[in-house]
Amino acid sequence: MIVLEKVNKVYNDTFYAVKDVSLDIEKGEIFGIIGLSGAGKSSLIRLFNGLEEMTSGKIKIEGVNISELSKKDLLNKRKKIGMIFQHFNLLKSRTVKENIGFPLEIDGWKKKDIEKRVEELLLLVELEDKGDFYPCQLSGGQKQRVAIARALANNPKILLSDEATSALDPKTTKSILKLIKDIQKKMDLTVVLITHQMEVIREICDRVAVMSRGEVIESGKTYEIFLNPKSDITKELISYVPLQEEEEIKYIKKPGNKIVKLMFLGAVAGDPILSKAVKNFGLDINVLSGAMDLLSGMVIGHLIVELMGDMEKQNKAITWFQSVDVGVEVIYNGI
Ligand SMILES: Nc1ncnc2c1ncn2[C@@H]1O[C@H](COP(=O)(O)OP(=O)(O)OP(=O)(O)O)[C@@H](O)[C@H]1O
Repeated sequence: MIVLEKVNKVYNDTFYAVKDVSLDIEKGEIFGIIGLSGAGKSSLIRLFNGLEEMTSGKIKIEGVNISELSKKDLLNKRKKIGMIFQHFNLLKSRTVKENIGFPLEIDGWKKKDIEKRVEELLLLVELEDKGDFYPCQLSGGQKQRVAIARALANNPKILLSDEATSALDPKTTKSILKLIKDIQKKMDLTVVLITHQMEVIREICDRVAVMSRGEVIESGKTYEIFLNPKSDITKELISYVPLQEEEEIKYIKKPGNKIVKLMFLGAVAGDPILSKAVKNFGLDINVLSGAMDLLSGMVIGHLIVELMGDMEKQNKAITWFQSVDVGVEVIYNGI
C-alpha cells in the first residue's frame, strides 16, 4: 500500500532528519512509528502525503511514485490521505459541522450532499449532538473526534496520525485509539501513526518501526518488539509503558476453576509458593498475569492465577496461602 525506498529528508544541505528509511506498509494495517523527541517522525510522516518534499528516495502509494505526479494529481492523491494532528488544527470560527464539511466545500460538493455526509460523519465519531458547537465549547477528545471526522470526509484510504493523542489524558487517549481502530475496520483504512508513547503502539498497532536520529533502527510485529526488543532505545521506550490496569484484562472464567489474586510482600515474594501449593494440594495452577515491584527496598507483587482441580483442594490451598502470609482475593469463585 505504502512503500518507502531509501527515503532521505535533509535540512540545510547537511542535516539528515530522515535517513535511508525503507518501509513496506500493508493495506488495512495500523502501522506505528515511534521514537524519542527529535527522532524524525514528523519529518517522515509529512513526506507520505507530500506536505514536505523528500530530498531523495522513492515513496509509492498504491504502486504510484508520488514524486512523479503532477501538482494536480498529487492534490487528488492527497484527498485520499486523511491526516490528524496533536493540536487538532480546527478552524475556531467555524462550527463542528462547518469544520467537518470544509474539505468537501473545497472539493466543490453541493450543499445538500455536504450536509448528508457531515451527518454520517457525526454519527461515526459519536458527536451527533455537537454539530452546532464551536471548537472552544468542546473537550480535547471531542476536538480530536471532529478532526478525525474531517480527515475522513473525503473517504480516504489512508489515515495519517501525527501524535494525535499526545495532548489527551490517558482515558481520552484510549477512547480515541478505540475510535481509530473501529473506523479502520469499518472503512478498511490503512493507518500510519507516529507517537512517542509505546502504550499507544501496544494498544492498536499491528506493526511498529522504531526511529532514532532519522533512521529506522528496529521494526516488526508489535508483540515481537515488546517480547524481544533489540536496541537500547526500544528497551527504554518499553520501560516507560505503564502496566495494564488489572480490571481491563478479561480473564476467561471456566466453571470449576477459581481465579484468585495472590499478593506477596517482602520475604514471601522470594518463596516458591506456587510450586509448594501444587505439591501440597495436587492442583494445577495457571498463571494469568502478574507484576513485581520494589517499594522502599521491599519486594511487593501479585499474581493472578487460575486454580485447576478438586474444589475442596482449591479451598484448602486458599486457606494455606493465607496461613503463609500471602494475601488472597478471589476474583472468580468457580461457580
Ligand atoms: N524545517 C526544518 N529545518 C531544519 N531542521 C528541522 C526542520 N524540521 C525538523 N528539523 C529537525 O529534524 C529533526 C527531526 O525533527 P522531527 O520534528 O521530525 O522529530 P520528531 O521525532 O517528530 O520529534 P518531536 O516528537 O519532538 O516532534 C530535529 O532535530 C529537528 O530539529
